[in-house]
Amino acid sequence: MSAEPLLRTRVKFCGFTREDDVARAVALGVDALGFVMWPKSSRSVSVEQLAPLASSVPAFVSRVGLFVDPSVEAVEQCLPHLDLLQFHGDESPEFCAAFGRPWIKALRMRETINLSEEAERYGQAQALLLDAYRPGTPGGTGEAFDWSRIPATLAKPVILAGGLTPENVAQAVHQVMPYAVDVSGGIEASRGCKDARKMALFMRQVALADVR
Ligand SMILES: O=C(O)c1ccccc1NCC(=O)[C@H](O)[C@H](O)COP(=O)(O)O
Repeated sequence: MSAEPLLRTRVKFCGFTREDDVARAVALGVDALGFVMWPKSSRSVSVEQLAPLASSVPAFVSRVGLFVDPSVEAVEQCLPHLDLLQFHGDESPEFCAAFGRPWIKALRMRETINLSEEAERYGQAQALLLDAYRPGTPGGTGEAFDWSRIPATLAKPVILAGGLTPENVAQAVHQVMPYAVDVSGGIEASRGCKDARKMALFMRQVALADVR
């Protein structure tokens, strides 16, 4: 019998705005739920909306707040409702680490990015989320990037994001073998509204890819 550990690909669903969608995702066994705290997003929630959404999440499922170059105060008022912070802007490592909360740095895969340098720079991050680059859009583009650009070894766990869907996630897991996958648009019925069937299919495809 092989001594190889069976690594399960973690799943994060992002961009929740409705309690019913949160409950469905939790029932499907998702590992983390993302809430967009960037007011310019059509998926954003206010702190007042975040509170009941977050309090409906049970133990062992992480509540992740997404920020884009926020003020200190904007992050601090969300802290009671979050387990993890995810930064999508030009935040410095010092800023990201200033809240005493585990954090993820999102990196957009522009042509010139040097992932090894970024992994060193954001050495205190719990993981790096790699996403597609579209000028002027900090995240949630629904676009995939060329996964072959991800180095086989990186100093940080990789969360693969950008244009994942129930149709392509198994291929992504096989090719990249990320620590986790992250999806927003690929499991939606409309912007901010999740589709129960697509969420279930996505979870199933990740589980199937893991056992193959
Ligand atoms: O979703 C947004 O509107 C958003 C705005 C600003 C920063 C991040 C944002 N979303 C991040 C995500 O939903 C995901 O982490 C990731 O970008 C994947 O999105 P998608 O390509 O739609 O699956």
